[in-house]
Amino acid sequence: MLKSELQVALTVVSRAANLAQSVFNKLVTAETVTKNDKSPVTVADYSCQALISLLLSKSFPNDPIVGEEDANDLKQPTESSIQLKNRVTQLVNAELSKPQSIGESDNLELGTSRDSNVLLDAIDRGTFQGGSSGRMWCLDPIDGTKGFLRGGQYAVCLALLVEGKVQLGVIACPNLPVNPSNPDSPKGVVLAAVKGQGAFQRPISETNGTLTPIRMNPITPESLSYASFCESVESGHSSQSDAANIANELGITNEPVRMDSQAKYCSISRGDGDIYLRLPVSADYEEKIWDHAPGRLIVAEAGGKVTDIHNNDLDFSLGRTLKNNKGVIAASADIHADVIKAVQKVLKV
Ligand SMILES: Nc1ncnc2c1ncn2[C@@H]1O[C@H](COP(=O)(O)O)[C@@H](OP(=O)(O)O)[C@H]1O
Ligand SMILES: [Mg+2]
Repeated sequence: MLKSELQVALTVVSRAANLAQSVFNKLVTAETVTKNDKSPVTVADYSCQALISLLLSKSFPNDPIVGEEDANDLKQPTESSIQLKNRVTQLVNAELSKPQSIGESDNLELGTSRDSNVLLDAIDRGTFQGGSSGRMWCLDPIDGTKGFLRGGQYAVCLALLVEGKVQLGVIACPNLPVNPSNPDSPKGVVLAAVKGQGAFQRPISETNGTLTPIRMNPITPESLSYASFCESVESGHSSQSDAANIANELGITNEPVRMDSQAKYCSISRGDGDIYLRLPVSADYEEKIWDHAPGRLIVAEAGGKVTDIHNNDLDFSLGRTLKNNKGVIAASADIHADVIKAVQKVLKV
């Protein structure tokens, strides 16, 4: 089930991750940053959304996309908007013209920068409003934009939703080591899960490599105090003080592991950590579905449970946001109830 969707999702996400890394290498670390360049993460964001949209439409022309970006900033009659559009067009064209198998390229070029409606349309395909009916893809081209800019964790995230439920999730993390217990191991993994069929990973570089099954750590309520948890680097995205109090309540003494993006879901899925806490900072913030859809499925398929702070399932069927949920609590299924108890005691909910 969903075999071709999985294959396509793995390919497009891996290619977008390579494109994002090359943008990082060219624009963030190199001297080529000029005052006319838009923020490198903006370039990477639009390029990855356009690339994924174009490649998805080749295989699944009728599926809508709920994507983080729209093309409005590229349609302005300003010099900087035109430069940005040209830059994104060049990058996507360069990626599309790379041969994928011997002698074969995608045959999908955008054309020249003067004729770039194809680019704008591809990006704007991500403006679908979501909902509870039919198939749709959910896309965060660069999740963890702050992490991207600081050379830390970021992720290219894609999920397939059917009738408002996540059926397939793929996340590429270019800066996550392939083997976390070996600091010298190469970086760059892609994780994937299909509902009912488990969670897997492989190095981004192994385009046709085997997917290795992953599982969460076998932690129990008795060993919970040895757990480690991860949270956002950005204290504006998740309350770090509440997390410290929850850890205290659970007897956890390990320092929190802070990282950007859905790399947190990926890390706990393969046992690098045990718990992911995302604790509301403001009462009115609605989490975006693209920040959670693939991560939630990968954790669930690796033996975990993901709910909000009220212990409700995340509801992806309500549009572009998780408007019925507050925060996210992800942990191994065996300890999730204990974690929720501590969360609710500390947050008084
Ligand atoms: N006030 C807030 N509370 C929670 N999440 C927020 C937020 N403001 C922005 N975000 C989201 O947090 C995401 C990053 O999450 P994290 O902190 O786990 O790295 C951002 O995704 P992008 O980086 O794709 O914009 C953004 O969607
Ligand atoms: Mg995001």
